[in-house]
Amino acid sequence: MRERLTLPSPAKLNLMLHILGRRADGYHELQTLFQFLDYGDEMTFAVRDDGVIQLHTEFADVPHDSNLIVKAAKKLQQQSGCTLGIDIWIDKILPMGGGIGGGSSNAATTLLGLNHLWQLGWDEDRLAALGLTLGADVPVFVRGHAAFAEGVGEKLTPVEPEEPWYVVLVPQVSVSTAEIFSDPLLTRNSSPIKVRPVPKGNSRNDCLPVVARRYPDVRNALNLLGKFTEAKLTGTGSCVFGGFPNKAEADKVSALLTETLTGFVAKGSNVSMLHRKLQSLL
Ligand SMILES: C[C@@](CO)(OP(=O)(O)O)[C@H](O)COP(=O)(O)OP(=O)(O)OC[C@H]1O[C@@H](n2ccc(N)nc2=O)[C@H](O)[C@@H]1O
Ligand SMILES: Nc1ncnc2c1ncn2[C@@H]1O[C@H](COP(=O)(O)OP(=O)(O)O)[C@@H](O)[C@H]1O
Repeated sequence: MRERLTLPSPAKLNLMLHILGRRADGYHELQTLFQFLDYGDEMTFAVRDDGVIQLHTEFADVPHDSNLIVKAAKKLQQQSGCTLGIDIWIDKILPMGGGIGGGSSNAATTLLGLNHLWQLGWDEDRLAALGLTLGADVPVFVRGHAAFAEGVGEKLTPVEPEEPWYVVLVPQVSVSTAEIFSDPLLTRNSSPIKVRPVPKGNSRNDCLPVVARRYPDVRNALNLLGKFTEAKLTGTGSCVFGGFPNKAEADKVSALLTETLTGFVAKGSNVSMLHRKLQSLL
């Protein structure tokens, strides 16, 4: 039987997110801090000889060919000229449209997994450049290290923030990133942070006022978690998170809040669990 490979596809948090302005193409210039969670989907890959790319797990709202997993596999196959195909299964636990980057992470895990199985020998720069054509958040998942991101998220500088335990609340609404970025009330004039590492006190997310105004469930989650710690929004939401010094404290708060809200506890990590697994294969 052909080789099978099972790889993690972790979530990310935006520990801060400042919007500096809007470019001529409508995209926004950002400064944001990405950190991974030791929590995510699990993907299994098996090589096929006939060149077919088949995702076997069905997604309720995403047609097969629109799935970022399939798009990533097809682009890599086309651009590398590889004649092999792939069967893919995913155990999907990350909420979609939650600002924790599940789709982008799945795309990155696909690129790195296929690069390995198809023995393409592409380096990280090339995979990250292909990833950027799939979504602004794909490159950080390809590189696998916590990063300060600029531009539309593609200029990455590795950073080493603290790695607390997080309570992540998952309001049952999907937030459209495009909708938040086109809201006239969004502020787009934050001053660029020029000092490195980013000084403390810059943990604001400029999307929060607009998201909280539009989505009462997100507002509610921020208020509830805010009783225990600084409650923040990741990306354009909907997920809300707060850090705790250890697992026991995070578990205690989570137990109280998940009586009424969906959520989970996970450790922050500056090296993605995908990269830790790939490293162990070498
Ligand atoms: C802003 C972030 C922070 O992590 O939000 P989340 O999606 O994670 O919540 C991301 O960079 C999002 O990345 P991603 O979700 O890949 O966005 P894309 O598919 O590239 O863009 C979706 C839409 O959002 C808008 N968009 C996105 C990124 C950006 N820097 N400026 C924008 O204006 C554009 O209208 C674009 O059509
Ligand atoms: N493999 C995938 N996993 C999740 N979402 C996907 C996937 N492929 C395509 N999508 C689409 O991308 C959208 C954003 O997904 P996701 O990355 O999970 O959210 P966010 O960018 O808010 O973190 C989804 O609502 C879905 O329509």
